[in-house]
Amino acid sequence: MRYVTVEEMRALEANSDYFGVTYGMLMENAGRKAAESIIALYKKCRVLVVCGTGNNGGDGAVVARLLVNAGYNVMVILLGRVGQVKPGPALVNLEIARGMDIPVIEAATPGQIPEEAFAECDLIVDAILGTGFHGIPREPARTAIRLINESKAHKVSLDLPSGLDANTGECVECVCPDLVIAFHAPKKGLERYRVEVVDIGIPEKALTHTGPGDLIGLKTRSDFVEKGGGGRLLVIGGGPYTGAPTFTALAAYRSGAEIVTVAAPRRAASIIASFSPDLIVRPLSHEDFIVREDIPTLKKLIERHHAVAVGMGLGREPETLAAVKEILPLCERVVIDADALQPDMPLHGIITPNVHEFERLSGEHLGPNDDAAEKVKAFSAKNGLVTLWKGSPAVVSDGNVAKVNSTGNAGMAVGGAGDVLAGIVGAFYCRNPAYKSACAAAFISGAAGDMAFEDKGYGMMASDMLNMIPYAVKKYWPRKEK
Ligand SMILES: NC(=O)C1=CN([C@@H]2O[C@H](COP(=O)(O)OP(=O)(O)OC[C@H]3O[C@@H](n4cnc5c(N)ncnc54)[C@H](O)[C@@H]3O)[C@@H](O)[C@H]2O)[C@H](O)CC1
Ligand SMILES: [K+]
Repeated sequence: MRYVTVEEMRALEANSDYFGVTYGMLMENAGRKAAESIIALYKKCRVLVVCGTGNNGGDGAVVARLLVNAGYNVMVILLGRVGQVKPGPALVNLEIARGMDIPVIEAATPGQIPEEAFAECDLIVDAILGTGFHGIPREPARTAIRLINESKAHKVSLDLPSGLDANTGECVECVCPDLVIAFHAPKKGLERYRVEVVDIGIPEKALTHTGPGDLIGLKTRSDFVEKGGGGRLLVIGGGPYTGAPTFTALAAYRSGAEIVTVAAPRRAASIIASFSPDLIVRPLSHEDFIVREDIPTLKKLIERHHAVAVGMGLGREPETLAAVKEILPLCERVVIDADALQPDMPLHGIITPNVHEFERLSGEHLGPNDDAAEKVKAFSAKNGLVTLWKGSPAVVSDGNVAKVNSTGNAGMAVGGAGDVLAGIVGAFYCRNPAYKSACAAAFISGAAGDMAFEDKGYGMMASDMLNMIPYAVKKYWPRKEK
């Protein structure tokens, strides 16, 4: 049984909401599908719906309303006060149920739970805890779970049996249902139950496109305050060009990296250092481009950083490319961009090719009628890496799945935008998995580009994108669940 993780579910729901099928619609769909299953299985009878104070409880309130509409005799026990219910769809649906004169008994403590209700019903709907549960059931949920299990009534659990931890699939004390009605996909640990999976209307686009859900679970600097601090990114670039590595480095800072070091040839290094006091710049040995003598220095720098972004503004001196070829295998987490994207390079980690660079690497010209997602997925699978293909729209793939980026605009076809993107990828990759970093970076980069375009139209520059990154992060990073 292919289960969906809690984080995947939250991402799908957030992207669904972003694409217009809102949390409230998902809850209505979930409740409706569950009620339809119950009506198909159980003739009209006395139903007790036990609701928690989260969205699982919200689902229960929808089921209660729809069963009353179908002529069932329904009573609701809310394990808490209405004032404790999660604001949003759950609270709305509980208020609707109360407004329809459905008896809703508030039980904030075990003693307030009407035990007789569990003996005087034919069917119990378990809507106490869903994917928001973790650990050991606290009171009054714990007593309610026991009363449900001791009851002779049939039991149907919504999404998962309350008390089952969907992160681990384990349960210490959980409801033993006759049926679990799982929403969208099974959760971990449901193998041992009778499960009916119902579709709750999550749009295909929530799976195939990036959205705010791709930011859920992304680790940031605040997650590492006491663990050696946030991400440390090394940018290896510069030579003929100095703007490119600067954009990458500043974008990484704007995306939450803690330390960003730029290793560049001497002349470029002094110019880059003059752009911003924020940058830690490490001049290398040669005046104009990176050479093999730099490898020992680069090796030491690589060891001192979580991730490396290499290629921006590098130039294509044969000796430079030979040096890059030698250092790439030394990088555990690497974002390979621009001039470093050569067919004979030991590519791995994340690559960020534009359309021409992808053609150079894959021999594939992706035209408007090509299925870019499939081509990029095939290339990523063949080479065992994550590709962030900078087409319009961009496509991200790890070889198994692919996502089309949902943000960005034509104004971003401006010098430096790709370097900004590489910096965002590098900052996220310091502390997150490659595919997640690339999807999140594509989304944030395009969102920052959209804000810059909104502000300056085709007069936007890559530096305008830089300034918008923190605003894009603030706008879309769902710090708290809905
Ligand atoms: N998100 C959506 O749009 C939809 C979600 N669906 C349903 O919602 C749940 C997930 O909802 P969530 O609010 O995240 O959490 P829960 O309702 O599962 O539980 C949160 C609730 O439980 C309390 N809690 C957490 N741990 C414990 C514990 N150890 N003991 C006691 N109580 C605990 C916590 O305080 C909260 O009050 C998902 O499963 C679906 O059923 C919709 O189906 C679709 C839309
Ligand atoms: K449940």
